[in-house]
Amino acid sequence: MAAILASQGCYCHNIDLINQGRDMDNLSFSSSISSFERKTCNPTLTNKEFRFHVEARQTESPSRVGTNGRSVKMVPASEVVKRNNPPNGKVNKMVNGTKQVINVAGLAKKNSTSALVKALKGKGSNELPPVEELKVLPSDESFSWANENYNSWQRIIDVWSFVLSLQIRILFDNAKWAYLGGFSEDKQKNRRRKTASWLRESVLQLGPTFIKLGQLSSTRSDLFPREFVDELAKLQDRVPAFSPEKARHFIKNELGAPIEQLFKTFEDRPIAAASLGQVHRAILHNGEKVVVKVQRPGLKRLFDIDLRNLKLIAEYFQRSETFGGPTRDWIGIYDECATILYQEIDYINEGKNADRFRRDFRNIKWVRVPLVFWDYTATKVLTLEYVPGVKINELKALDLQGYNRSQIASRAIEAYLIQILKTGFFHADPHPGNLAVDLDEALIYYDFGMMGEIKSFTRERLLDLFYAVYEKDAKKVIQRLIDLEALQPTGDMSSVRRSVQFFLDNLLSQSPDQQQTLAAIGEDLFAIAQDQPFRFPSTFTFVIRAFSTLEGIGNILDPDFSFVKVAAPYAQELLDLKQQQQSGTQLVEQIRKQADDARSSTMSMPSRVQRIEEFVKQLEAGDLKLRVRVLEVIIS
Ligand SMILES: Nc1ncnc2c1ncn2[C@@H]1O[C@H](COP(=O)(O)OP(=O)(O)OP(=O)(O)O)[C@@H](O)[C@H]1O
Repeated sequence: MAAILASQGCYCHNIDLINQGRDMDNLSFSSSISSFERKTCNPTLTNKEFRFHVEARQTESPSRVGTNGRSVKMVPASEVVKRNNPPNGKVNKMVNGTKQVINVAGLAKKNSTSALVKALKGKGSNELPPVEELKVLPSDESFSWANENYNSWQRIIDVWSFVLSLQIRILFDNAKWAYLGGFSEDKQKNRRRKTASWLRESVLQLGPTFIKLGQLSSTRSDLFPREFVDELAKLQDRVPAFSPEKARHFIKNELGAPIEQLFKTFEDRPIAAASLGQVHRAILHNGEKVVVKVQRPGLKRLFDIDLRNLKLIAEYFQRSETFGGPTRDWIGIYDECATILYQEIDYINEGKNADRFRRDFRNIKWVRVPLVFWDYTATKVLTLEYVPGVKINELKALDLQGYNRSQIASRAIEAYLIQILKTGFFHADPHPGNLAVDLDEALIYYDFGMMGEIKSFTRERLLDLFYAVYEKDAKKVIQRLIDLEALQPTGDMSSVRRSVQFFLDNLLSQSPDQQQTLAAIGEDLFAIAQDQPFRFPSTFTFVIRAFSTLEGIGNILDPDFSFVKVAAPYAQELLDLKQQQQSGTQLVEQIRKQADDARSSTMSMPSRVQRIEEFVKQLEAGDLKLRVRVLEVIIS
């Protein structure tokens, strides 16, 4: 084993050494940094420079080759933050205008992957690749919410005038007398569409909190009319960006160092802007290509004001007939949304989610999750490995690369089934913007702000529900739904039972050629649920929405795509599991019960009497209707 000890007097030399790593594939590096006074080299750098202590060892096997066929190397990522840190590991940071001492050492310690990070070197170039069709994003300057000194009273007025206008519009849309020339369903649909488009514009004007809520609402066909849901889904791609000056200033405050010290290159124009933040590309001083997700400045303050108002709005909706009043749990919906929103602006949480998601898929080579650079991450700035790819719905680009679209479609569904059925930790927002395809056709996931979790006992119950659906037993299905708290057990469940039986008989019993899409089944489910005591927890609606989105993507990618085909082995595995569980004590118990029932029925009453008793039970439950011909009426 060869050991080379190299001390370099200049930072840039070390980067070169790392970049030349491609010639030394069978060497592994470990490095340490010590500071010393700079005498030569690049005058633009600070007076303090670093001495890299680079140790190279020959490894027994050649360096690792990435799952996409590109070789990977290990490089240090923490040097630049260290540059800024005093020996006690604390730095002065400006947080909300006040100077605070932040313990960066503690932050760095949180992550074991930070010291050594993988770098893809197959791309060769030290530059960021050009981004095709870099969109010029609209600026946020004309929006009052983007002003950091936005007055909270002004905000209250803006928000409440929006709510009252919405109420008036909905009242008019629903009032038959308000239609000149007479009411018709088509006219009403037209009006609703106009209100929906007004709603989208107003939400955009009201800014991040409402945009995010609008996006969340677009997953809730169980709560809102179709026209609203469709319109709100468009919010996904129309969000204004903030200026690069704001972004740079914000990063400096959050990470405690100016951009030039943190990054070798930082692109001013964001590659994406979303409701809560925007994404810039950058290169670290060690050559690593990264993306920096920067939260909108002033967002937490805006959230605090908005959520106070939204709570009042939820209480108002709860009392108002126009918004469904007591039949909807608006307060519960508010609580769920508030939790999701606050979680989404905590980028430390998002980073941890990414780490967990990556761990869950560590053995599946065709799923890729960008690494988190914890040394360059704080609550409002998240730095990730740059993993570019072709977005999963960009058909032309996929074809140009010669990718196998049908395989990509299957992988998208399969990855999701693994999350729901096996790991229990799932991406709650798999829209096409958050899924891309890498060079080796692996799926790349972005955006881990909104993740769902299915705890193991819930998964058990879901399995029971799945089995009851498989058996087409409406009673059991209802009981399982109650166990899952998706259905409130009210006194008379007969209408629910009829709906469930209808669902089981009609929707799930079709031959393969008349199979409905998942999206349609989901819609029917929500429609059935509308006047019933169902209360789908958001986890459910996210899962249903995610599957129908992915099914839609599958259909676009491959005309012969079949969800059932991809899901079949997973369903079979679940059924086997359930049957194994049943083969034990449960099965013995079940057989004994059936034998007892049979014995007591045959002994106690003849079969016709038994049949009559069944009819009476069905009548009592409201599952049968009796048609009675009144003889006198016929005779007269
Ligand atoms: N690690 C990465 N490598 C390459 N591109 C990335 C990476 N992370 C994000 N992007 C790009 O930035 C876009 C937005 O990222 P992300 O979804 O994480 O931001 P967001 O603010 O949460 O947006 P939204 O809420 O709309 O999903 C992605 O669609 C992707 O194009």
